[in-house]
Amino acid sequence: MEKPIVPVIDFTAGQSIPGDAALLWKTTPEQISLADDIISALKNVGFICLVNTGITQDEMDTLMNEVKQFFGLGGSEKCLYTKGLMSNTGWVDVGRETLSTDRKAGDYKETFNFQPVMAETEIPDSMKILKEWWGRLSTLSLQFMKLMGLGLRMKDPSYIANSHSFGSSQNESAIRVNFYPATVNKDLEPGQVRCGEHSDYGSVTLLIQDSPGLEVMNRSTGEYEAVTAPPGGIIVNIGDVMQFWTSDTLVANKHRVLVSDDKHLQEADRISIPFFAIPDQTTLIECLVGRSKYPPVTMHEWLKQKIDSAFKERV
Ligand SMILES: O=C(O)CCC(=O)C(=O)O
Ligand SMILES: [Fe+2]
Repeated sequence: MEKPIVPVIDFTAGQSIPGDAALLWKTTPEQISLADDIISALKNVGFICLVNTGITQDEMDTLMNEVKQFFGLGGSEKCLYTKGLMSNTGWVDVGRETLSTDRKAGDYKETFNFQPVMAETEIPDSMKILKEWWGRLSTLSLQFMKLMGLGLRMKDPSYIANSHSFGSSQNESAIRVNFYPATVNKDLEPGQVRCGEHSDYGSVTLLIQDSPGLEVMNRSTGEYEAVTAPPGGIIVNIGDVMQFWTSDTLVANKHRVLVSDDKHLQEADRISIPFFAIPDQTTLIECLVGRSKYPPVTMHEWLKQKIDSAFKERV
């Protein structure tokens, strides 16, 4: 196994980051130093791994075991939860989404996208656990975003966090469950991979995964390298919006999941659960740090562009 290139960061001090109003005057030296470590690690790889977030490996295992059950249901049952034409929630079957713009074949994965605005009837039983996880993951992402604001020395270090009204109908943040079926003895199309090369669309992504497979592009070599997390670790990466906001001070690195060469991994299903923090639809994304490099775009326009491209035959 290649040496992981993703720095591991102890998040203990981040768990007690003060509320907005007190963010500048009540922040401890440990929190400032954590904020600086986060920014310098993100500048290098764009991916980091947090440990001591308050979320344990046991809790993540319970979550993954629970949500996995949905994908074992028959197609006719899963169909009841199919993603609607105009919505970003629900079930998407193998091959429907193509995250890489350079690949013809759709990703060899099923997904279920959860948002707290979903009606009870739209959430299968084994996905109901996501309602509890919404609070935990959105809180962690807000703590992380406040630290980024501090580490970037923003005039208003709460600005990034405050651009996310989690749970409102104006906000498309989501928990996604990716289910990658075992690939052994399956008829994959030429060039088909589990998850094609892409950067995430929003501000910050928190990622829980049950096994190796994720690879991130090393920007200095252009090569993809394996990303692994120690037990209890949550991988965090930044998305396009952070890159636009910071005019490339932070870059949204491309990542992917290929079909493994390892027989054991080919025989196993794989689960990953990203929490995508996405600013409110009306937010105008324009340069906040450094000199403007990208034309301003609303979150709504950016997201639509990316989703239209990933779902060429829209579901
Ligand atoms: O499965 C993984 O490890 C990564 C998934 C991913 O990058 C995504 O869903 O955006
Ligand atoms: Fe991703």
